Amino acid sequence: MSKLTIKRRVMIPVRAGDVMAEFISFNGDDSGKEHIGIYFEGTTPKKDGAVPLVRLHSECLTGDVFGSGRCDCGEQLDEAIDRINEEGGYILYLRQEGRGIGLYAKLEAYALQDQGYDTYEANEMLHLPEDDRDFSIAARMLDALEVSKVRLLTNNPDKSEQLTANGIDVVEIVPTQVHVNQHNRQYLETKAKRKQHTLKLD
Ligand SMILES: Nc1nc2c(ncn2[C@@H]2O[C@H](COP(=O)(O)OP(=O)(O)OP(=O)(O)O)[C@@H](O)[C@H]2O)c(=O)[nH]1
Ligand SMILES: [Zn+2]
Repeated sequence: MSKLTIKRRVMIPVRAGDVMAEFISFNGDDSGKEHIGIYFEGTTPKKDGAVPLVRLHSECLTGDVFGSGRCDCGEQLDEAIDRINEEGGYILYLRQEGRGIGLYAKLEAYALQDQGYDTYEANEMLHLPEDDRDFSIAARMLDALEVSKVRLLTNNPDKSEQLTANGIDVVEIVPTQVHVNQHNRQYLETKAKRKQHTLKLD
């Protein structure tokens, strides 16, 4: 697989201008997906050789943009911006909507969940993989950014396993908070039960 290179870095003030973020595009990914790196310098002093805090965040239009209560994505993205802006590091915003099946298929899966199927069964009912994400692209993005060691902000063991398998040194797994509500409780319980996400729900 070809190496990615950085195409463009551009500063964008986000959160109504309170946070400066550098959005980074890449050359060399022939999937046609426009994955984005977002760099935060950090507002607190860093020790020499500090390993950046990194989040791989899979796209969720319903959660990230509209604050859907059916999942925890929007709150996790907000948490990631807060923490990474403070400590310094990267969000890799991966265009793998619906765990890779796409937005329309995710809506079909939601309709099936409304009939009682869980989040993974619903994908299977649609003859789609439970989770179709490939995090090797994130390893290639990190290579292009010359980041070989990360502290990974996640509760999903698959992300660290795939990064490690693709040559990235995950020196620490930093759990995200648990953002539970009445609509997403079952979704979170299912992730913990079936995919070993490190979520402690009361
Ligand atoms: N197919 C499907 N996708 C969903 C559903 N709910 C959320 N998603 C998608 O799941 C993905 C969640 O990705 P991430 O935020 O990276 O999180 P994660 O794999 O749960 O791992 P963490 O790092 O612990 O947050 C997004 O792409 C969402 O669109 C669902 O019910 N069905
Ligand atoms: Zn979501």
